[in-house]
Amino acid sequence: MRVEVEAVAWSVGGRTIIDDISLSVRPGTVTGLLGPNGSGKSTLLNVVAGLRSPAAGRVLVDGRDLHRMRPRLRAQQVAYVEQHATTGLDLSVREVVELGRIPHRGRWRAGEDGAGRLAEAMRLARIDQLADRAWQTLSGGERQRTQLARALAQEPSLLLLDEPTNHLDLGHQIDFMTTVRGLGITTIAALHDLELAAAFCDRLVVLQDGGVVASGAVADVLTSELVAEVYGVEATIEAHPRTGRPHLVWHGVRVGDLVG
Ligand SMILES: Nc1ncnc2c1ncn2[C@@H]1O[C@H](COP(=O)(O)OP(=O)(O)OP(=O)(O)O)[C@@H](O)[C@H]1O
Repeated sequence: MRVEVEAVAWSVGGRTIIDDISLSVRPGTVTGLLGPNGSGKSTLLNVVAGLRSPAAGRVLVDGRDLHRMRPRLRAQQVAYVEQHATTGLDLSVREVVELGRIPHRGRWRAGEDGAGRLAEAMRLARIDQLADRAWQTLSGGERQRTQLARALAQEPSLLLLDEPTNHLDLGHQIDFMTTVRGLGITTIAALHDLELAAAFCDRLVVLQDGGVVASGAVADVLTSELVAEVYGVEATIEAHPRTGRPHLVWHGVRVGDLVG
C-alpha cells in the first residue's frame, strides 16, 4: 500500500502539535519515524491510523482519502500497535490476538476459519508458548509481542508501530525488526533506537517540534550533524563492519541542547 501524507496538521486546545507534515511511503517499505520526546511521532501515527482527523491536509492510501473511508474498511487495511496497549478485559493471549480478526468478520466467533492465520501470527511474534496465558499476567515485552501478533492477525496492508521495541530485550528487538522487515507490508515505525532504525528501515523521517526536519534514505538522513541538531548528542556515523549500513557511535550529550 502506498501512503501519501499531504500537509497534515493537528491541534489540541489551541496548540498546534504537528504542522505541515508531508511524507510519501512506497509500498512494501519500512519507514522509521524519528525525533525526540514530544516531537509529534505518536500524534502523526494517530492521524495516519485514522484515530484523529487532521485539522488540515489529508492522508491518502493507494490514492484514497483515509479519513473518508468506512471505519471497517480502514480497519481491514491498517493495523496499529500503540505505545501503551492495554486492555482491562480478562482475556487470554490467544483471545487478544483473535481481536485482530474482528474487522474481517464483523463480529468475533471463536473457532472460525482463521485458526491458521492466528497460529502464524503468534509464531511470527514468538508468542506461541504464551497462547493460553492471561494477558494481564504478561511482562511488558510479552505484551508488545502479543500486540504485534494481533496486528499481524489483522492482515493489514499498512502496519503502524509506535516504539514497538521499547520493552524488548536486545535479541527480541533484532528478531522483531527482522520479522517486520520480512513481512513485505508497508510499515511506518516510530523508533527511539537510532541503531535499529539504521539497520532495518528503508527511509527515515525526522520530526522536531511537530514538523519534518529531514527525510530520505537512511545514509542521507542519519548524519552526525542531524543527531547533534535534533537530539543534542555528539555522535559519529560509521559503516557497520558487516552490513556496511550506517552505524551510530555516540560520544556524549550536550545537556543544554536536550529538547524539552
Ligand atoms: N491530547 C493531547 N492534549 C494535549 N497535548 C497533547 C495531546 N497529545 C499530544 N500532546 C502533546 O503534543 C506533543 C507531541 O506528543 P507526541 O506524543 O505526538 O510526541 P512523541 O514524539 O510521540 O513523543 P515520545 O517520544 O515522548 O513518545 C507533546 O508535547 C504532547 O504533550
